[in-house]
Amino acid sequence: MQDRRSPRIGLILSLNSGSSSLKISLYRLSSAQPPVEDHQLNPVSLIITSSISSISSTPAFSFSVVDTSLVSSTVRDVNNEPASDVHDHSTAFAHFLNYLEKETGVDRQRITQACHRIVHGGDYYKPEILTEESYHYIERLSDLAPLHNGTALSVIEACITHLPRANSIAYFDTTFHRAIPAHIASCAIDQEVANKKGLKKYGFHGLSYGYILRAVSRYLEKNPSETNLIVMHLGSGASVCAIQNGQSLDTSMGLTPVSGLPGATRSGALDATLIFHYTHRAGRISHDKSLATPVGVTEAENILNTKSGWSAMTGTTDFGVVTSQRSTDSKSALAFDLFVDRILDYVGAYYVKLGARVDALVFSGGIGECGAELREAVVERCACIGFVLDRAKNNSVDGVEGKVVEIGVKEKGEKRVLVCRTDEQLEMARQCALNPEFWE
Ligand SMILES: Nc1ncnc2c1ncn2[C@@H]1O[C@H](COP(=O)(O)OP(=O)(O)O)[C@@H](O)[C@H]1O
Ligand SMILES: CC(=O)OP(=O)(O)O
Ligand SMILES: [Mg+2]
Repeated sequence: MQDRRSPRIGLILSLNSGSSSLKISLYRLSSAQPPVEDHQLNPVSLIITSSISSISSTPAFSFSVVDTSLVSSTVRDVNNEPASDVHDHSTAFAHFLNYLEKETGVDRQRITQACHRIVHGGDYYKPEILTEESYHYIERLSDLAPLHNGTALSVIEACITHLPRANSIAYFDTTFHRAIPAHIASCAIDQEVANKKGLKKYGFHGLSYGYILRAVSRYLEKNPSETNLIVMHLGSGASVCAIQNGQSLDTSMGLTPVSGLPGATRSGALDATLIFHYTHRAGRISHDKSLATPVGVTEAENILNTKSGWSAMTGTTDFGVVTSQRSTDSKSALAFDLFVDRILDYVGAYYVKLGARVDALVFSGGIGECGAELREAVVERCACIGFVLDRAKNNSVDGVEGKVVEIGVKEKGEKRVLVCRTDEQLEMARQCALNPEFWE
């Protein structure tokens, strides 16, 4: 069992285990007073930010000191340096911790809260301090988030071992989507089976959507509870969310993150029976039982989660590469056009579901933040519903440090088009700072 409370002097480490990356940020509380909920104010202040990207292909390490009042300003910033000792998320965490202690001298004992992004929270909707019970519950949900929950648990284990003074607290992607109405979250199957087994739309990227909602509503000078958005979180895993009056109305991922849009290695939504026809032999099941080779659930999930998406279509998991080689490579051109098509499926549907009352169309995630060509291809097709791209603004977004950037034309009452650099680590740290349960 871990200590439930820590003094208000400790540091907060936020760890975001994505499918292709581990993003880590270290914060201190902005004031020693218990902070109050105020969407204009930030209760935490960033000290260090770091990431290990492309963990399963060519791991690259970045590290940057933001607040030099706690850390020497002579610490070298690292930008996408190869990290050959990184093989998975727990070795990525070890790489970070090594660098932190060796180069900055920050004492790990000062970290009293370790906030972890957990993609599938099942029936957990509030942040949970990791105990034997919550650990095993999250572990059982690994089948429903095969690329995420297990890796996040490996980072939690490393934190429990290497940060003995810190509470490990789980924050769930699914929490934000709890508001989705039953008729949208339910599946058209036997409701007894659905209820017994929890078969419904959970939705993911919720920490990101929570952060974006606050950042964008502040930018638009609106109250979050009166803000309506269509947000695209496009990273190694990609999803779209319709936000109505500050709450999730619908999102494209479902029971698991494999549904909805395709991703780096994921198929996205398919005809549910496609997998039975994926191999030649499996397709014969109904005709000739002697030739039948059933595709097991585990194998099917493996194909849809790890052997599909950009990787299967083009040979690279990096959508930046898909984008740049599409003029010379027909496979990449197909993948790019297919992604635009699937995004439009959701943008169009959500525009109607929101009754055309949309304050902004928002791009986010690695592809949404860096992929000017993808943004252009999507927004051009949305001109018919009032979103008009300013090409010059769109092309100058890359490298802009601001959190929310305008890329639409807005002179004649056109609807807003924005890019928002998401920050799931900050979302967790903010929630942690505001929760008196975790502090003395
Ligand atoms: N310039 C770019 N154009 C398009 N996509 C890019 C570009 N730079 C990075 N990306 C994409 O962003 C992805 C990472 O997104 P991110 O949201 O950080 O991932 P994760 O899902 O692991 O959190 C990379 O796999 C890459 O495909
Ligand atoms: C839910 C999900 O796919 O997350 P990520 O994009 O971080 O892998
Ligand atoms: Mg991510």
